[in-house]
Amino acid sequence: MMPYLTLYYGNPSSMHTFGGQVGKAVKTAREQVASLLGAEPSEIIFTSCGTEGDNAAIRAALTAQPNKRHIITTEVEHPAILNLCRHLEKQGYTVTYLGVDSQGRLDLDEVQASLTGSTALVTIMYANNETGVVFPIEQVGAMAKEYGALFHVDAVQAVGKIPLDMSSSTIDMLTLSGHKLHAPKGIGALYVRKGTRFRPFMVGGHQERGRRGGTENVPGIVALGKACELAESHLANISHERQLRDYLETSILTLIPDTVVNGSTKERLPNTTNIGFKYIEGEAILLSMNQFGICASSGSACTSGSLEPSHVLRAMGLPYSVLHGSIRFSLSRYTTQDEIQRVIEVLPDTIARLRAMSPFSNDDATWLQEQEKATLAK
Ligand SMILES: Cc1ncc(COP(=O)(O)O)c(C=O)c1O
Ligand code: FES
Repeated sequence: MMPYLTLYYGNPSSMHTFGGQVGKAVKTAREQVASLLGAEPSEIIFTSCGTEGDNAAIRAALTAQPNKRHIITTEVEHPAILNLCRHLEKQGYTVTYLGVDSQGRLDLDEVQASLTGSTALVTIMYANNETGVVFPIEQVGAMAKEYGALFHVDAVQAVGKIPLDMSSSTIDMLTLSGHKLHAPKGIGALYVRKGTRFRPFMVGGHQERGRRGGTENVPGIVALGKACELAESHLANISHERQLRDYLETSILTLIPDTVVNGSTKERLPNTTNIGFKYIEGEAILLSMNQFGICASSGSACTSGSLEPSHVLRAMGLPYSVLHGSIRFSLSRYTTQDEIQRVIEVLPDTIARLRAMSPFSNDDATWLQEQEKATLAK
């Protein structure tokens, strides 16, 4: 992307060669994104982030079908979807929020039972950003099709980690975000299947064939294209992340008592693990690990800092002690064995130290039980 921040600052919409060469770079990037998704370049719209893609897809689906006022989603979506759905409820839409089981999995019978002739849209995530649990996307899509509903998938966490092929999929629209696959923050893309009725969310100029107004973020787009190309070539070696993740997970479970993996370990992204350390606060673990230069997260970046337990783990009905003491490790193709080894070295002592300070060491504590009841009642 560097030359497009310095030398080639032309506008891809300009008639002159200086802008035209930039237009060519945008075209190449569109091809690279399409290739990773098994889509056609004309089906890719560049956006400013995943949140914009989600908003654009949902709004477009509703505008295209004004007589249908029902939306189906899940309780464990990213705030980009959940908060928009809550907002739409205030505007008269009916939203079904599908629950998940204790492993974070969807119940397909519940999906089927929620669909009606007035369902405009089913919008569910490909993989959960906190647990990595992967939903049975194609089965849900097939059900949505039976009822004539549009199917949008927030695949921000899945793109580049699981192979995707839109040419043989039931997905009508799919969101991705650059910073989850090593492109910069502030760039994303929305896949819109050819023939899907689409009204722009960003109304303005003719850019993106009239589907998203606004002068393009050319360096971001070029970077996203390259990141998709690299991600596509890395997919064959994704076992790198899986092996390191499994090693990290097994080591933690073996070396540290009272630990659990949150979410199904079968249907899961290869790079994510969410682990509950009972009887301590996740934030305390994060701050302690930060002192060793280890970066992990509790909840999602958008809600962490609020000290509210994760809405995802809550939807899974996990006990209070796990809800509060859960953290998530996300690995990438750049993660090394040495880095994982370092985590395994420092974590047991860190957890032991925090537990020594904690007033609880088992689930029998009266206060803990009261908290658990209060949480369940919410
Ligand atoms: C599943 C999911 N959807 C949407 C987003 C939002 O993407 P962005 O931050 O690019 O708006 C994220 C970001 O973390 C995410 O994990
Ligand atoms: S949840 Fe990932 S940045 Fe908000």
